[in-house]
Amino acid sequence: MAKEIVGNILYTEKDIQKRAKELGKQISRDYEGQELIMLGTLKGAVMWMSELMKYVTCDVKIDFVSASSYGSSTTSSGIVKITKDIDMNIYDKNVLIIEDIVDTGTTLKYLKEYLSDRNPRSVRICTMLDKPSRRKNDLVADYIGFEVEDLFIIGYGLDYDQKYRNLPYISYLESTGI
Ligand SMILES: O=P(O)(O)OC[C@H]1O[C@H](OP(=O)(O)OP(=O)(O)O)[C@H](O)[C@@H]1O
Ligand code: HPA
Ligand SMILES: [Mg+2]
Repeated sequence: MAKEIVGNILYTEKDIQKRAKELGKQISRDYEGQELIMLGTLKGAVMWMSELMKYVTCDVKIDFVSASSYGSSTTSSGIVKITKDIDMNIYDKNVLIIEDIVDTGTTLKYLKEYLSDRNPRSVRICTMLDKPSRRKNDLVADYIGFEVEDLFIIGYGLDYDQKYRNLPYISYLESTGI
């Protein structure tokens, strides 16, 4: 029988809120006087998006896109499926993709190119977590909450097989051994 154990807490809710506030202020300064579309990626980014947007003071609209490549595995299938498209017209708009984690970079590289085809004014990325050790391309996020080691992260929106998204902290999957 497969065993899943929740590891130690890497970042508490307080740590995450503090970082969201810092990045929210930085984003507000960078887009001052401009319109911004904050585009959350479902489902993983829901908690981070809700936390971050409270601290962004410029003229913000929000939308969501759903991109999936992990299914019920801890490794990426390498194939990104857009299962819910963006509703807004992003032509000549500033788009900030709000992501929970950049791991191999496959999802974000695909999404950035997908959105760029619609000629937005700018496309940048704000990710709660960055796992650079697993990167398979040259994707670099513009705003990063925390850098994490090569662990399978769960909590604060991140799932393993759709579970653990509701944990109010960031942890990791200790074991998937048989
Ligand atoms: O950098 P990558 O290796 O592409 O991995 C990152 C992506 O994978 C996860 O999404 P997932 O496909 O699991 O969908 P979910 O957000 O619904 O969990 C995560 O939320 C990121 O969007
Ligand atoms: O470490 C991770 N945890 C959960 N989902 C993920 N999607 C990419 N990397 C991860
Ligand atoms: Mg996932």
